[in-house]
Amino acid sequence: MPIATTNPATGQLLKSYDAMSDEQVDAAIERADLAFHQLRRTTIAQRGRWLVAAADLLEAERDETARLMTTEMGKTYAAAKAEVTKCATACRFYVAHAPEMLADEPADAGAVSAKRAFVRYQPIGPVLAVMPWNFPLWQVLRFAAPALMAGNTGLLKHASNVPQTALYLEDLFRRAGFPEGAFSTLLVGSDAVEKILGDPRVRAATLTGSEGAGRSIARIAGRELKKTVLELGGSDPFVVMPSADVDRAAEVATTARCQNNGQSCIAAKRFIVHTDVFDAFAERFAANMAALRVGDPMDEGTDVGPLASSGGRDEIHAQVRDAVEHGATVLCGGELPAGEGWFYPPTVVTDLTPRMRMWAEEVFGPVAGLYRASSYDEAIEVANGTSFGLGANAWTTDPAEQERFATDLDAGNVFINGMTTSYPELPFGGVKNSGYGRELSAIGMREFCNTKTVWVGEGAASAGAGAHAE
Ligand SMILES: O=CCCCC(=O)O
Repeated sequence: MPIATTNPATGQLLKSYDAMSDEQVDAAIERADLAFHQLRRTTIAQRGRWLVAAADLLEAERDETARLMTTEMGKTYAAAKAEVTKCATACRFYVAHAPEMLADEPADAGAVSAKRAFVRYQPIGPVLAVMPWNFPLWQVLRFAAPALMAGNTGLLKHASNVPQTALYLEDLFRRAGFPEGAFSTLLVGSDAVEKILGDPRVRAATLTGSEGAGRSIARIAGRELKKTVLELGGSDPFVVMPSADVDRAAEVATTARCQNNGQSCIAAKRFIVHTDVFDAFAERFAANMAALRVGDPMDEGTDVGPLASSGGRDEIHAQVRDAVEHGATVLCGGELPAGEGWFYPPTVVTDLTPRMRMWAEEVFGPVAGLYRASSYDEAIEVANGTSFGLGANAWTTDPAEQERFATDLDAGNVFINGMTTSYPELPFGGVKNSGYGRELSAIGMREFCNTKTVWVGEGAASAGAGAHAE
């Protein structure tokens, strides 16, 4: 895939780049390694000042950065501006909370026959971040902010269709004051990843992307004995039970499915509705979906912009056609629009069966699958009947049922009477083929730390839990 910016709203190629040479990549890894030895010796307070500067820059440059993202991958300008703001918020969150997240944790010294015992969190070195195009700023920031605060350095291999956003990120951290090499963008194709991850100076990898990409990174990292965090696809269920507020559920369902033009791993994709409220929900949901305005993503009135690539659009249309050919019913959408740009109408498909691709595959666009369930048990069976386990939503006002959903839904994130959303305060990640490890919160920050046990016996006068530079 060429490293290039192509505007999805027009299909026009705007800018392309040559891939970096092996020598350039090697020099970037060397700079990341040198910067790591420098960064780990700076104080948390110093790193916090640099990250605050990055947040300030993000806020000051919000509109032009948002325009860049919209031009590169087609998300609406409004969504892109919100993404920039969320990134700045996450930076500030880690500045405020890193001191407590990275503080030494005293343990029960007596229980382990020590004078003192504690846990110290230390950075592990340069981390390779392989990132996707759908939230081109946020997916990177949510790795970079905690990683840099902990004293790690970052090497970004971004998706090939967002090179300008990738270069902006490198520039952002440099201008914020982080040492040269603390965060570098590698303009390379995915064929370069194996060599980079095999380099002994690169200590770990984080990937947000497809299941296939996750398997590939995990294979290489396994061979190299390197830590990975993998955030892969999802086919999130959105269950609606009889006690739910059906109007509100149908409204949030529409947002949950069509956020980011339907291209989010945590978008709700399978809507599993109890028979008692199925018809009412289906009618409102299809009406809401059909009413969304599809068009120029720069226009403030647009709800749904184009898909990021023509291939992505072909794929979801093929999934819809396959369902129809096998007997599914389309309640709205489902037709390829004429004209330039990779637009696709919000679509609702029902009467799905396991023979259809949509039953088992992730649908990465504004296409909803609608399923009927006659009981709680059947709803859980359909909800969990997927190889994915990223997010899951359930709508019910019955407290006992809420408890059951929280336990029974097989997912990394369960949202009751809401849609799955990532917050810096909460861990984020999946189970099953949606990956492993967590991003965000203290748990995400510590994924790339050495959780070091320190045991101090009698005779050591000064060591002990207290302040440390990292
Ligand atoms: O594709 C993954 C989407 C994650 C979006 C988020 O963190 O809000």
